Amino acid sequence: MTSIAGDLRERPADHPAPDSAITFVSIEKRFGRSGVSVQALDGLSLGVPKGAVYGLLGPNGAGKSTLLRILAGLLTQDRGEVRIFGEAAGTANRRRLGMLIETPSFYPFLSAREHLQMLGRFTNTLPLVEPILRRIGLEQAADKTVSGFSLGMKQRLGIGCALIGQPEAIILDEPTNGLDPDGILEMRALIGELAHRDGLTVLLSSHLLDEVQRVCDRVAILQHGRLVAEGAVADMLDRDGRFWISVDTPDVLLQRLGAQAEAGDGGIYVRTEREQVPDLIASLSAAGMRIHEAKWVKPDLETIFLSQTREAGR
Ligand SMILES: Nc1ncnc2c1ncn2[C@@H]1O[C@H](COP(=O)(O)OP(=O)(O)OP(=O)(O)O)[C@@H](O)[C@H]1O
Repeated sequence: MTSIAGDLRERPADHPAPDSAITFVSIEKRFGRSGVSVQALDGLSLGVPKGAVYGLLGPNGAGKSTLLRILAGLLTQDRGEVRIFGEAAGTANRRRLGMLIETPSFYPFLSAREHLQMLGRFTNTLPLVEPILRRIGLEQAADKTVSGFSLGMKQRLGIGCALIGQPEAIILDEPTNGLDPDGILEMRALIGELAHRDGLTVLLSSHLLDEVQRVCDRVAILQHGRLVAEGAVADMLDRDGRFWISVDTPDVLLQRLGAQAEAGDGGIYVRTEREQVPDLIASLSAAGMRIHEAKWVKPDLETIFLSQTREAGR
């Protein structure tokens, strides 16, 4: 099992994996002048593996949008290096990225199909218009004018516009922001398809932890412009799990385990490694305890996020 800390050790911050789709090395960005300045990014390094759905998480002001704007070339970092598919970021390799960083603006009286056709003429990719309409789920609404589109439809058309340039990676800043529950479901499905069917790398920022847990393979948690945790979502959830057990004599068990145990949710939570669980169960049975239920409880990303950001804030 790879731990978050283990991951960081295996791949020192200044040396993200060389085969990453997108790499940030020691990025620093300060806004404003000395007296009233904000250090938005403070030596941030991370690598987004090819083919992953990678989530940037962080409280308001953590630096997520600043990082994506630097990647897009809308801002310039004070120090550090951005690499796109192994080369220093520049105009040519930014074309390999499709970006939806700010709310997309459209011509209200043009249809979705007309927007894509217009862009397809520029990029010489007109044959992609129909497959993209299908991919973004707008084939039924393709001839409706954008003025009647919901925010979710506009977001999906924004992704369609990014896809027309045949990108290898898609960058999305808060893609589910402001969407209703149906819109969130559709966006989640679309992101999954882009990565797992089309083989695109997806880098997204979000503050919706539940959303990120469902859609991302890997996450970076940022706070005050620094990386506080990074790793595969599955490893994070596994690592921070807890053992819960219900027995007929809880007081005896609490006394036996001392500081290792605490009552909760109608049973007892035990601080232990997952590998120790079978031995623990065997020892309790051997001691004559009757076990009604026992399970390994995985935390959600929100619990991990809160504990990591609180720890880093201390
Ligand atoms: N153009 C700017 N001028 C001055 N300060 C800025 C500018 N852009 C961002 N900041 C500051 O930099 C810090 C990081 O902001 P950023 O928008 O990157 O955070 P974020 O993680 O995207 O937050 P949110 O989730 O609220 O969008 C914040 O303190 C913000 O106020």
